[in-house]
Amino acid sequence: MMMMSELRTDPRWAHARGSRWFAGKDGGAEPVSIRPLDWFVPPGRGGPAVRTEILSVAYPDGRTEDYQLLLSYRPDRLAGAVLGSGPGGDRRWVHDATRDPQAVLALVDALRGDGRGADWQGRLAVDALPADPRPVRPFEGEQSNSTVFLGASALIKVIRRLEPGRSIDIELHEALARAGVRSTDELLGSLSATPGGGARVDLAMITTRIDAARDGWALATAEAAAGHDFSAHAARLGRALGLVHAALAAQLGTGSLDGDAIADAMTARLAAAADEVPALAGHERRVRRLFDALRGRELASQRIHGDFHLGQTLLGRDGWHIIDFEGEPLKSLAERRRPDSPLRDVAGMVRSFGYAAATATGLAPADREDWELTCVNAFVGACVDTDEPFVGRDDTLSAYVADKAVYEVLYEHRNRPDWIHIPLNALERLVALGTSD
Ligand SMILES: Nc1ncnc2c1ncn2[C@@H]1O[C@H](COP(=O)(O)OP(=O)(O)O)[C@@H](O)[C@H]1O
Ligand SMILES: O=P(O)(O)O[C@H]1O[C@H](CO)[C@@H](O[C@H]2O[C@H](CO)[C@@H](O)[C@H](O)[C@H]2O)[C@H](O)[C@H]1O
Repeated sequence: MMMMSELRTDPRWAHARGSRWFAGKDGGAEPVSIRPLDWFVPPGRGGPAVRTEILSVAYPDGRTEDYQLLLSYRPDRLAGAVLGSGPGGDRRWVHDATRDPQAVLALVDALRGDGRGADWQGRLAVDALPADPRPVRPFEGEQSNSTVFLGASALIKVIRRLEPGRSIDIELHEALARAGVRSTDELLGSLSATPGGGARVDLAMITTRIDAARDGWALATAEAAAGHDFSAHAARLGRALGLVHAALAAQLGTGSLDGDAIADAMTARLAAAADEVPALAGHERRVRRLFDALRGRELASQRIHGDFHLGQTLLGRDGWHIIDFEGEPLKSLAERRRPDSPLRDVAGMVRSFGYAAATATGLAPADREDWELTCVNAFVGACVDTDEPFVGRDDTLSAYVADKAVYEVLYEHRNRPDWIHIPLNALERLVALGTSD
């Protein structure tokens, strides 16, 4: 067992704390341990040896988190992937395996035909992927996990923050497949482990890659910057979300939520966020009033996407696809698995149109607002079930939009402080509008 002082100078810790997927960058996280799983690809096979090592970190307030380090060990140094020399006198170099194509290919091969090791299990039909799914290329954009493309037809998503229990992304992909929903990506395989003989934890999923996809965020921001109307796309996104909601309700059931409990939860999240982000404190009282509009109401609930924004949508040859069903990365697995109002997803995309409009700095402020409003109206009109009149009154949606903006303030504070003005401005506008019906 390595001492904390040794871990602090370990290249694997330096790699983790500098990565976008590491949530604890400013929270005073300290490394506690790094525990290896059994090899996926053992040493001595002529290529890189590959395994997962689980980094546990602790925060000053006593919270702990586990992260997956997918590592490859090689005698040579692979530029762009090498982290440093191997731990404990290991003569090989340790690498980030997601940037080591040979390691990724060896891992995928180890999973084929339901591979397993002493403490891990893979599920991937032998012929689910081409024999040589190249080129292997990591996704270079902003991400909470690590996606690596396997040629033109598939990808592997390595889950970074590990929590016991099934991955929500995998669970919801399975439910959507059962319902025959085509507007997502298809689950081809998965990898899970039982570290130390304990609870099962999901490590990775392999899905189809959406053909010729354009990222919804890239497309919308380009269209916004050019001042082009995006409302037809917004309406199609609304219909795609409506289909996903209907399928999740049919497969996983529906229920109802007490508006007082939801208002209490939103108020508690606001208070916690205001403690961490001083800029929020001035808004606290008036935002709380938006949440109070939910009191005394009963809201329909079901399993939802949980973090629906433009970056979770891809425009393929056959229309819009919705990806990444794991919910908001700042929430615990238990919170993310809890049924919620579908309005949370509607609010997520409403905020995303706000973000896209905010980036169109070449447009006059009034044109930005028009662009946003046109998208929001088209989207909201299309995603609510037309057979059943829209039960969520405007102020119910406003409460969810405000709750999402509060989440975003915290998210930006921790990850992209230069963008914190975007959700703060949105909150200001929401409180100025009040709880109009
Ligand atoms: N099935 C897919 N087909 C094509 N590209 C995809 C697919 N899934 C994800 N991507 C690309 O990878 C990016 C990150 O994937 P995502 O699942 O959102 O990761 P995270 O959970 O880390 O946020 C997406 O924004 C998209 O550009
Ligand atoms: O995609 P993730 O699951 O990692 O989601 C997190 O990161 C998102 C940013 O990458 C963040 O989304 C916020 O910024 C987007 C623009 O980059 C914007 O479209 C979204 O509306 C806004 O919420 C998301 O909140 C966070 O959970």
